[in-house]
Amino acid sequence: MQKFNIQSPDTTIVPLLIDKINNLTKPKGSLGRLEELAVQVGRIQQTLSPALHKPQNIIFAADHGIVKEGVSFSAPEVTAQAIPNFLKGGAGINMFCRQHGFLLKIVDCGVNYDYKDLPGLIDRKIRKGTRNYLYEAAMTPEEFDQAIGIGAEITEQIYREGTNILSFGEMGIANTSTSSIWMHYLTGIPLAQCVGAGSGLDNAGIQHKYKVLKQAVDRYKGSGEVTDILRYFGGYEMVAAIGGMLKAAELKMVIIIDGFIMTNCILAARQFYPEVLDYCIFGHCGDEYGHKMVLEYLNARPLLSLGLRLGEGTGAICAYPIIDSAIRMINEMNDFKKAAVTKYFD
Ligand SMILES: O=C(O)c1ccc[n+]([C@@H]2O[C@H](COP(=O)([O-])O)[C@@H](O)[C@H]2O)c1
Ligand SMILES: Cc1cc2nc[nH]c2cc1C
Repeated sequence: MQKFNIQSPDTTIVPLLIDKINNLTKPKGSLGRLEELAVQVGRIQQTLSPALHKPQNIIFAADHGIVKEGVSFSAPEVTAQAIPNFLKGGAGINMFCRQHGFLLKIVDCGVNYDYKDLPGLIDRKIRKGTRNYLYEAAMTPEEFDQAIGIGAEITEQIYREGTNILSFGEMGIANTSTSSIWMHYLTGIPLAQCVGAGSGLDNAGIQHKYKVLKQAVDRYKGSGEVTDILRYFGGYEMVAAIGGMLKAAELKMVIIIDGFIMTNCILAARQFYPEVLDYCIFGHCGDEYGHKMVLEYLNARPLLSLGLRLGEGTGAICAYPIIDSAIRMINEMNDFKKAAVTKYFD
């Protein structure tokens, strides 16, 4: 895997940011989490006047060989069918992107379909879906490195376009299965507590999914190293997201984390570079069974809890206006002196 140069942002500026916020015309601390967000973004950008430029969401899409074992409520072809819908602007993520002024990039990392030439689609197909990890490793070590590189490359491109805040989303039928297995290995939480309904399984379906995943885990004979687990059970779109998150932190961009799948990708990314978490804002806690637990494991405090479980980046973008408010606060509010208001609480 390629190396990333990720530094924890310098903390010298933090007391200056807090001082600036404490001098705005409001009781100390009265804008709560918004104040913490302004400090975090100011620290990342090393300025007392942070700004958000050209927000973008990247969707990495790929298929999963394990889908043949009946682990998803959804038909496997949905991954391929969702791509033209994204490109035509009719999906959930398109509506949120329009609402909040996000640009959207769609990257095919391994969809099981030949699109020939689909305008707007970024074609980085590694293979038409991963292998079935009930029987063999989902991807080779070379494919793992390739997926990391794709995520890093697209993120760097977005940075060059002038973006300094981005979210990652995904589309991949059966990718909650990979997420549950990664979560189990990386947190030590029993597999049964990591498995949930995904895109809509009932209780019997969840039981079947658990049995398949337990069998896959029991059969695994790899080294147990993080990289080996990620590639054995991995999805191309999820490994690409890890590469994207690491590159975004290297470039000191603000990362908004989406749902269950992306939370497990950041869980994996921080195994390589723990400092990546300093750049992350957790957008929401969704309805997928293990999401709350993995967030708690990371000590993450998501901004929203709306019962979402769509993925694509939707939960991250819903949180964007809150981050925007935090940035407006630190830049647009008067301080006591300028407003001629008595600073009564010192
Ligand atoms: O992001 C989430 O929290 C989330 C939770 C459940 C399902 N999804 C989406 O549903 C798909 C995976 O569900 P499944 O049942 O096929 O594993 C995938 O395309 C995800 O974008 C996403
Ligand atoms: C329709 C549909 C859209 C999605 N978007 C992300 N995951 C999805 C799963 C389904 C089934």
